[in-house]
Amino acid sequence: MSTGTLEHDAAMQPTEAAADPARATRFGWLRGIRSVKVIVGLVIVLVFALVAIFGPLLVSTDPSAVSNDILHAPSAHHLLGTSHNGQDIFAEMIYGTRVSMVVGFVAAILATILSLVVGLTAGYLGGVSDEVLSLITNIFLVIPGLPLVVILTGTMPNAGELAIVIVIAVTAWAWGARVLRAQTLSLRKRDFVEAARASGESTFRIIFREILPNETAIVAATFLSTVIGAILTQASLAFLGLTSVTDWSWGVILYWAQTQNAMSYGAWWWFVPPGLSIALIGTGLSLMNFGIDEFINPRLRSAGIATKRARKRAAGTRSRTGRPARPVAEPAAAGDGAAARGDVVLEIKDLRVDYLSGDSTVRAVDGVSLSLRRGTVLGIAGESGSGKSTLAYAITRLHESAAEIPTGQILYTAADGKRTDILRMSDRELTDFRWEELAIVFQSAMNALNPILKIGVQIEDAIAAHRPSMSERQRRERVAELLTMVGISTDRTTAYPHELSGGMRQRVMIAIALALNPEIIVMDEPTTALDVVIQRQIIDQIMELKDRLGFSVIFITHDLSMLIELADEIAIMYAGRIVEQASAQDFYRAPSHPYSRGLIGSFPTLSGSKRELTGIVGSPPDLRALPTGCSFSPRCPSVTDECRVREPLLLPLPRVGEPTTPAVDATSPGTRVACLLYQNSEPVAAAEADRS
Ligand SMILES: Nc1ncnc2c1ncn2[C@@H]1O[C@H](COP(=O)(O)OP(=O)(O)OP(=O)(O)O)[C@@H](O)[C@H]1O
Repeated sequence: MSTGTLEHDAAMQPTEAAADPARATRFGWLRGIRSVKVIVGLVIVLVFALVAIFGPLLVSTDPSAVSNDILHAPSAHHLLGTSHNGQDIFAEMIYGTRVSMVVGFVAAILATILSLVVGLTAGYLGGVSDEVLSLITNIFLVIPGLPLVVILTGTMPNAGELAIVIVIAVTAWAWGARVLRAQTLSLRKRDFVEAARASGESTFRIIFREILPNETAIVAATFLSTVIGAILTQASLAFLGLTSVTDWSWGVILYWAQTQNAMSYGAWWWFVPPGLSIALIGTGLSLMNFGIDEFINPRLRSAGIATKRARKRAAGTRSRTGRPARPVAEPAAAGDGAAARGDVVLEIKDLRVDYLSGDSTVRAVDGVSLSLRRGTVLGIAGESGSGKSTLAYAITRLHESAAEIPTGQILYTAADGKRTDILRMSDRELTDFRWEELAIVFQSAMNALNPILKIGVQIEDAIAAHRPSMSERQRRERVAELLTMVGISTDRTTAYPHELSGGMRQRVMIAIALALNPEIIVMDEPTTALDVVIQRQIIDQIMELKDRLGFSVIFITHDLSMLIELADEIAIMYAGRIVEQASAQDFYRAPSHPYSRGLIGSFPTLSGSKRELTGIVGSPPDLRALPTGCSFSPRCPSVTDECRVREPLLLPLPRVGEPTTPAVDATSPGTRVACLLYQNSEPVAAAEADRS
C-alpha cells in the first residue's frame, strides 16, 4: 500500500482540538462570540433584554402617574425628564422597552416558525404542496405590508399587544418562507442529502439534521431582521395611534411627544430616548446577524476569526514536528474475501433505464447484463453520456424520479447464499440493504459531505441510522477505527469537510461507505476531481482495503488506463449498451471492439512507456436519435455496410475459425463483444430471432 505524504502532512498536523479534543467540542461555540461585532451586538441586545425583564421590577415610579413637574429637562430626580403632564419619561422608557421587545421577539418567533413550516414543506415535498404554498406565499408578498397592518389593527381599535403580535407575524412570514423554500429546493438534491437518504435516515431526520442546519444562517438572519421589522412596525402603529396609547411602548412615547408638540417646546428628552432605542436595538440585532452568519458558516469563520490562530498553529507545527509519522496500519478486520472469491455477488440481467421527459424517451441503459464476482472489481468505462452513472444509480435504486426501469433484474446474493432482486425490494428492505450490504461513494466528496457537520459526526450518523442500539462510545470507537483504516489521523474527527484536502474528503466518503462492512461498494468516478498523485493514493487504498475486507467493487470511470490497473473485469459502455466485457488482462492485451481500442488510445497510461494518444473521431450519439445498425458505426474506423443496417449483439468472442454462439448468461467467463466484425451472419441472425 502506498499512502503518500502530501495528504498525511495535513492530516497529521496537531491542532488545538487534538491537544484537547474535549475542550474543542465543549467550548467550540465560544468561537462564535469572539468577533467584536457579535460582542457589541450581544451587549446591546442583552442590555435591552435585561431592562425589559427586570426594569419594571426595579423602577418604583408609575409611568402613567401625573405630576406638577411639567416638561422638566433630565435631572437627578427625573433621569430622562418629564412630559407635558409631568409623567416620568425614564419610567415610560423602562416599561416601553418591555412592550417593544416582547412584541418584536414574539412576533418574530411566530413569523419564523411560519416561514420554516411553509418554506421547508414546499421546498422538500415539491409537487402540489409546493405549488399551493408558493401561491399563498406570493400573495402575501405582493400585499403591501404596512398598509395591511394599518387596516388590520384599525379594525381592532384598542387591540391588545397580542393582536398586534399576530398581525405583524401574519404579514412578515412570507419573505422568509420564500427564501427558505428556494434554499431547501437546492439542498434536497445535494449529494449529502441523497447520501443521507441512501444511508436510511428518515425524512424527519433528513429535514432537521441535514437540511435545516444548513439553513441556520438564513433562519437566524430572517429571525433577527423580523425582530427589527416587528419593533419598527409596532412603533409605527403606536406612533399613528393605532395601538392602545396608554400601554407604554417606544412608539407610544413618540406618539405623545408628537401630539403634544415636544419638538416645538425643545423637549428633546421626550423623543430622543425612544428614537435612539429603536436605532440602537436595530444596530445590535444587525451586528449579531453578521456574527451569526460567520459562526454558522465554518468557511467564513475560518476566513475571519480562526485564520490568525490557524496560521500561528501551522507555523508552530512546522517548526516543532517536522515530518509527521505515518498512520499505524490496522490489523485485518471483518471479512474473508479470499475464501468466498469466485462466486457472483451481483448479477444484472437485461436492465433497461429510460428517462421520460415530455414526449420523448431517452433509453440511457439498454439491455445491460453484467455480473460482479465476490471480492473482485468490476470496472465500467465509457465516454460521457454512455449511461455509466445511470447504471450505477439504478443498481443502488437511487435513480432520479424521471428515470424508469421497464425491464431487468438486479440479483444480489448475500453471504449466506440468499438471492434477492434489488428492483423488487420494498422501501423498508432497501433502507436496510443500502449501506449494510451495498454502499455508494459519490463523485464529488465536497457535495456528498454535509458542509456544516464535522466529519466524525457524519460517519457516526451513517452508523447510528443502522445500528441504533450501538452506544455513543462504541460509535466513536468505530469512527476512529474507520478513519485509521482510510489513512486519516483520528484527531481530524472534529474537522469540517472544507478543512480537509480533496483526497482526504474522498477518504472520508470511503470510510462512510465502509462503516457497516458492506459486501459491495459502488464507486461513481471517485477520483475524477483529484490530481493524479492523490488519485494513485486513493486507488491503492481502495485496493488494499478490498483485499483486507473482502468487499466487491463496481468502479465507474472515464479513465480506462486506471481501470486496467485496478479492475478484474472490465465492461465498456457505448450509447447505453455494453459493447465489450472482458477480464482486465485480456482487455489490455487485445481489446476487441473498435470503440474499446479508441478509448485505450485516448488515455495516457498511469504507468509504463509513453505512447501517442489517438482519440476517437466524432462525438457520442444523441440517445434520442441513434443511428440504425451499430450505434458506433458513424465513428468506427472498421465500419462496413452491414454495420449501418444490422445491430450487433453482445456475444462471446469466437476463436479463429469458429462461428459465433449466442450468449445468454452474463456470468459466463471470457470476452464478450458486440461487433459484427466477430459475428458471422448466420448465428447472429439466429441470436436476433431469439432476442425478439
Ligand atoms: N434526468 C435526465 N433526464 C433525461 N436524460 C438524462 C437525465 N440524466 C441523464 N440523462 C441522459 O442519459 C444519458 C446517460 O447519462 P449518464 O449520466 O448516465 O452518462 P455517464 O456515462 O454517466 O456520463 P458522465 O460520465 O458524464 O457522468 C445521457 O445521454 C444523458 O443526457
